[in-house]
Amino acid sequence: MIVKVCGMRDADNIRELDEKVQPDLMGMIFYPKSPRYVADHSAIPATNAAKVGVFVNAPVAEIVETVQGFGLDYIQLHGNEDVAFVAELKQKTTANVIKVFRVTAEVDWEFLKGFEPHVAYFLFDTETKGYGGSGKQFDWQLLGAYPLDKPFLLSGGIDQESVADILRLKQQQPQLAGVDINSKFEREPAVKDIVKISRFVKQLKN
Ligand SMILES: O=C(O)c1ccccc1N[C@@H]1O[C@H](COP(=O)(O)O)[C@@H](O)[C@H]1O
Repeated sequence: MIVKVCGMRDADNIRELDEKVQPDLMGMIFYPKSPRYVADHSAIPATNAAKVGVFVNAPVAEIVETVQGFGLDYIQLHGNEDVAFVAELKQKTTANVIKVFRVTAEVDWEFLKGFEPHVAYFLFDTETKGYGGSGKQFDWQLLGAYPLDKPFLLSGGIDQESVADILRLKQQQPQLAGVDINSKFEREPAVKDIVKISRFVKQLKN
């Protein structure tokens, strides 16, 4: 199971997470309205994890510049970006794309098909007023009906108590490739509780 820890910013916290948890993916938020916004790219140290930049309806040129300046491995599109936008981005950068959808009972899985050729993963989050980082879960049972081949990451309010439900969902839905954890593991915005994350990851992987 892939583990992505999102909303990282503090250099010491990033080093500690890298050393003690070794997540597969580490996410940095490049959305100015987020309390986890990374304003100073140069403050982020090197890590062993693949680096994911999270963007919300940002222009292609800004994303491409950030990918290059920052050496991002993945671009997470957490806004309302359409297929043409994702295709253009794929032409202009070598980074992999993770496209986010907020899942409700009205979800139209067919709509996602057009994105499939351009993305490495889908990521499913909760529908809220903001774009993400809400700490709220959606009804994961809706993912039982996911009909596509593209693997996806689960996100939205995942906490320490979520492990049993995640493992149950994995048995039901093999396309569940991993989880993305964020606000429920924070001491303050953009500072994660490494002990909590360590415990969660051990339970998930054992
Ligand atoms: O974390 C944020 O502030 C944020 C802001 C805008 C878009 C995405 C954001 N984070 C992503 O939101 C999900 C769910 O987070 P949470 O566990 O509910 O706090 C996660 O994928 C983050 O990458």
